Amino acid sequence: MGSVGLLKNSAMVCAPLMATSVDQLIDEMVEAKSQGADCVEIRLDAIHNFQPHKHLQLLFKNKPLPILILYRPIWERNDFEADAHKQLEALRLAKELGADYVELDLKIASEFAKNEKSSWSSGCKLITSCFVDNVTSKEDLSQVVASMQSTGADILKIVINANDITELEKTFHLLSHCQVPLIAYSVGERGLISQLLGPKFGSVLLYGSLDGNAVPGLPSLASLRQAYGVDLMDNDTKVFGLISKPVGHSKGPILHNPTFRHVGYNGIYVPMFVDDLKEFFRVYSSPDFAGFSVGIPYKEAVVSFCDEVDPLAESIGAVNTIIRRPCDGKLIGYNTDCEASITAIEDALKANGEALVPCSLARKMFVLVGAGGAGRALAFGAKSRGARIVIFDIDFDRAKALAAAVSGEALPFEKLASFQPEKGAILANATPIGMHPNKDRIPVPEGSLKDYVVVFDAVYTPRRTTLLEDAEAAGALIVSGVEMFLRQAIGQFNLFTGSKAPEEFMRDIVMSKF
Ligand SMILES: O=C1C[C@@](O)(C(=O)O)C[C@@H](O)[C@@H]1O
Repeated sequence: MGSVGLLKNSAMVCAPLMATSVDQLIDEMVEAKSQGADCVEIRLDAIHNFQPHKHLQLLFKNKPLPILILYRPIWERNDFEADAHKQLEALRLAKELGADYVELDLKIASEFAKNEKSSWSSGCKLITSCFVDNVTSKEDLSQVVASMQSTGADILKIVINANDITELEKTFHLLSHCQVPLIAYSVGERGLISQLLGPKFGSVLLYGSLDGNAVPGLPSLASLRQAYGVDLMDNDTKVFGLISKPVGHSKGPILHNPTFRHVGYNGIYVPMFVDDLKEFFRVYSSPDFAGFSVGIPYKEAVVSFCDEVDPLAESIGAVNTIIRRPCDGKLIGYNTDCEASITAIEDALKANGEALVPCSLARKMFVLVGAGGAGRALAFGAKSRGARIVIFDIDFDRAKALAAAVSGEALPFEKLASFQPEKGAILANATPIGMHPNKDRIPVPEGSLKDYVVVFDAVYTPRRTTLLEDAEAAGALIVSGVEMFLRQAIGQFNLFTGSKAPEEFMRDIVMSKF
């Protein structure tokens, strides 16, 4: 295992402030510091009735953290009346009065640099920035870097528009090869990992939002520090990611990252919003990307991208864990959902006093709603314990295919409303119905819940779904998807790191933070 020390990279975490008055900005600076920011970014053009001397002096006098000052250029804002001259004046003043960093757009930076940079004696650093809308090649980016460098900037900053996670690889390549201090990232949900992994590839700064200032694709300061532990990342950090769409609901990062740190494993676990699996695996093929969890809707589709598939996952036809075998780089697929879900149900029954001899699920009717990746894992698990499986799915062919594989019975989805299970039946939801943010929905008619002795929900956000609440009210023993989530993650951790997961530590996180 790689050893983890303190502060393995020198990247600063910067909080972009959103307030529009100087008083509020001062409050936000204090808050940013308490939430773990190393510096703050202040946009002068966002301050109402901006009075350069007065406001800058006030800000710098009260700063608890280094300040990065920028003034968005006129061509990006319709409601902005100042001209380029005004911007330059404000930034010049900011530099003189005590800004730690001044950011200038490439379009005006050359002019500024020509007149200013040679006589630049203050400790203020110049950041030249550029927004790149359409990156066609790595060479394109190198050219942008060259023209930014010619402005004499101390730090370069490139924000790249990315429509797909695979486009971020060019950013990582640029960061790894750039000889000058560079900040590079993409915005939006699909750009998130460029922020999170920036320090691994050498970015000198990454952004984190203050609590309450959430912006899509911008991690919060708290998550950067507490979940991701970005200070500890270095070039050797192994990247693990959850391939899913959507992906924002996952609690994987707040479970896996602290666990990596707990055992001293040099790894980071990030959400990966993937649109195109084929392109994803083609682009992220380096050993840096050491393993993946697989979520909705890709558990079945990823099977064909694995070079080898573990026999259990193969028979289920769904993979939720992939590791890149270090010796040959091959992708090996596993399924940790199956045992996780079935043991969660069995243990709940056991704790409830049911005899486990020969097996609590044996010969019981197991009603499964949803025949996708998670449903397949549940069905195979239930079959391995001798249950009799009845399957519903809106896609009847999919239900029939799974029923055939587990010697069960598929029924048309319309029959679910009037379906009468036999006494002692177990209900399992393996659809995303009820998952945050659509929390009020349940996959079966509420009236039918009284017929089940056990109700399991694979959805784990929220912890107590409406289905579970209703089932409990109807008298059933309920089993939360959180239990399955924890167990499948323990299985994944073992595969990712090659060593035994600290199960109690993981359980404590799940109990206290979910
Ligand atoms: O089903 C799940 C949940 C998950 O997709 C997540 O949301 O973190 C992660 C997967 O590994 C697991 O099989």
